[in-house]
Amino acid sequence: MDFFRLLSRGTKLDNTEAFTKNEKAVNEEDSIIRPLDFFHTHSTPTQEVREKKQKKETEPELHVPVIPYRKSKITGDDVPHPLTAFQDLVSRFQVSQSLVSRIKFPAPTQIQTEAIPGILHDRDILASAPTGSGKTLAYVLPIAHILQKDQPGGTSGIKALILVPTKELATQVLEAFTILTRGSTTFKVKVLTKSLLARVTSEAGAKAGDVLIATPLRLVRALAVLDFGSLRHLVLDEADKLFDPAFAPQTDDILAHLRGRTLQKLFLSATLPSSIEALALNLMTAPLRILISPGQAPATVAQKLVYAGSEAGKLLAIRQMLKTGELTPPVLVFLQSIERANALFHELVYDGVNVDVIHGERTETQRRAVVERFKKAEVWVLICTDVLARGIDVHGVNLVINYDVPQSAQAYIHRIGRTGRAGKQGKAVTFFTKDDVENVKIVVNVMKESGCEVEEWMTRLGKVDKKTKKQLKRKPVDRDDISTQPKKRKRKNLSKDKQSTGEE
Ligand SMILES: Nc1ncnc2c1ncn2[C@@H]1O[C@H](COP(=O)(O)OP(=O)(O)OP(=O)(O)O)[C@@H](O)[C@H]1O
Repeated sequence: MDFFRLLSRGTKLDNTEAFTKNEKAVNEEDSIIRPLDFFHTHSTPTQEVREKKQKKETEPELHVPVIPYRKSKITGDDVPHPLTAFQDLVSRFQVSQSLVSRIKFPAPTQIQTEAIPGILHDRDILASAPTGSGKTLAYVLPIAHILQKDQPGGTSGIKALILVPTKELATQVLEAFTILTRGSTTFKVKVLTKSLLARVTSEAGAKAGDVLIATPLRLVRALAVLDFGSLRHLVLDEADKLFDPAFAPQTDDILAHLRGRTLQKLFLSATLPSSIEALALNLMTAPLRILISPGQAPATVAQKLVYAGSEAGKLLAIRQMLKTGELTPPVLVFLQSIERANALFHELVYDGVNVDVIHGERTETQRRAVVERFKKAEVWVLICTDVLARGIDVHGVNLVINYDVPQSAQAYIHRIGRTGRAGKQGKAVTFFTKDDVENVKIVVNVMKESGCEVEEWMTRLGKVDKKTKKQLKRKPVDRDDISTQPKKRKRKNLSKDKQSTGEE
């Protein structure tokens, strides 16, 4: 059966209809809302929907995981015993009680039980564990202990270098160190900001800290002037992203610059495709390979696919969610480009939504301010590109909306992993249209792999071949414009946009 006939079966969705006005959309609720009313909470249901709703009320609202995660696999020579409790660190590794007492969690997560002893035994580590499973503390804690132990007799200079793909993640890793070591003056942790880059390149003797956290693009510009003579630990957080075409030239330059030094290498990510795993293992010595549900989305995220028919259908769906209160903040909404993120931002601003937007064309200061406001719940709906897909840990994100289907399984896993973190429950909704025939299969496969109960039509979708996967990753789907605004208002908003995003 034709794929899209299959998808829209039993609905009155009219794909050819272009919804250009809100009024029209609202008047034609019945024809479009039914397939989009995925939480079944629409306020004015038709008789049929009402009956369905009554039936549904006794059933779970979203898909629940029905199969257990794949087993973890820890391989390597002499695998150290896992940690059973944080307190073990004191007796087993002589970690100071003051450091351990700063950990506010009752017990280590699985990645922490395996990785922390490995790092303290000075092993190279390749680790994959689900989003939100505590990978940051798994390396920050042992590095903090080693540096505290080595000080003050230790040499000056950078001892640990942590590479991350985004500025936001760099700030977050700095915060993780600060929480653990607040008040301790034994070592300094710094992010390679624009001003630090300027200082280290222009002032002789300017210090880059004992721990330097950097994005590859900025670090390559400072390689020649930084002193790596004391470097002992190299961490690649979101390792697969750092070998992505966007970062690979700089990451390669950095690795080449550090070649020949004896370093402990720690590569971590929720997704480590086999090509990256092979590349990483090649750089390591007697590594420990810690794979915990590799490449899977966490069971704590209820995943849902929603057929929106067209771009207008997506906009209508999000407006409907706002109207019915289904969009419980904080919410992250991912789009495939800066242009589309800005366009949706203007649509929602016009609707009076407490919304902001973040992407690579906003200034560093704006980006920092937006994330802060989102964390403080001053912004309820944050529209973003994949710049926020990796690593960002915002407490209690309720819902992730993939307004545009992501271009790879990895991107999907990381995006939806912004919710359902640290054991909390979350929801992820992915809108798709007739333009998404191939990439929707990728999402369905992740759903199946993650143990999500999937609908019958999804079980009949095949897999995407390697070549198509590569093409999808390289080039986003061509989509119609988001905006339904009359041209005059659109122009006015565009000029406002330039002011608010700092674009030229
Ligand atoms: N042992 C623990 N128990 C409970 N919560 C923890 C524990 N360790 C860390 N956390 C919390 O879990 C959340 C997610 O941790 P973290 O950001 O390190 O996840 P991650 O595995 O790096 O995720 P991602 O792959 O998305 O980067 C954080 O808020 C962190 O403070």
